[in-house]
Amino acid sequence: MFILVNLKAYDCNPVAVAAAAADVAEETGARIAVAPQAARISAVAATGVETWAQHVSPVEHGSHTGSTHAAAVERTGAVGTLLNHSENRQKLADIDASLNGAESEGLETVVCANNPDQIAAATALDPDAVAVEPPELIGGDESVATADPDIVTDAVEAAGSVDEGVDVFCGAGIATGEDVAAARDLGADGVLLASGVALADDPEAVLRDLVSPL
Ligand SMILES: O=C(CO)COP(=O)(O)O
Repeated sequence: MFILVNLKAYDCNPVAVAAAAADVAEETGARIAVAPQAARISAVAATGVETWAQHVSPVEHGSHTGSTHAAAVERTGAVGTLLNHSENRQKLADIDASLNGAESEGLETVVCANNPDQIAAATALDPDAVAVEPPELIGGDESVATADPDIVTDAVEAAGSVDEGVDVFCGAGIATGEDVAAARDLGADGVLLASGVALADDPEAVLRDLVSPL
């Protein structure tokens, strides 16, 4: 199971979370990555943790002020990127262009989607993984794996019907090892989570609990 921690724009210390994640990953052998805001990628990568971007723009090099080019995030230390997060939705053509840009820089890719139909469409674009995150459960107290287990199994089936080689993650409300185990039991290859770690008083303790069933 891949544990991908999206720090969004939370007012947390990304370097402290990253250092804790690096320690827990090294001690346990679990795969944990941290996705800070673009401006903090290099500081997070310096901790040694696997570092991801939250987004890359669907642009070529050129006159695109305010963009985040895939090459820039790769050169500052990211090895992968989220795309089409529920809080940063893209048009289909833009997801495709962002994916192409990310892949040409050697970044691993996870395309997020709201529901199994969108998961099937995202899978057809051939990312490394897709992630189902029901928007109404994001930031809540109950994990998608217990609040809406069918959406996870349906997403696994939808992706598999398009391409068995694309991994399926789930996210929303995941905060404990029990939630990670439940997601795994529903067929997920990884989890995407945010508030459970970013807003925790002790992110390291949460990370240790998250990987405890693995
Ligand atoms: O959006 C998410 C991860 O990308 C999920 O957020 P929460 O873990 O805060 O529900």
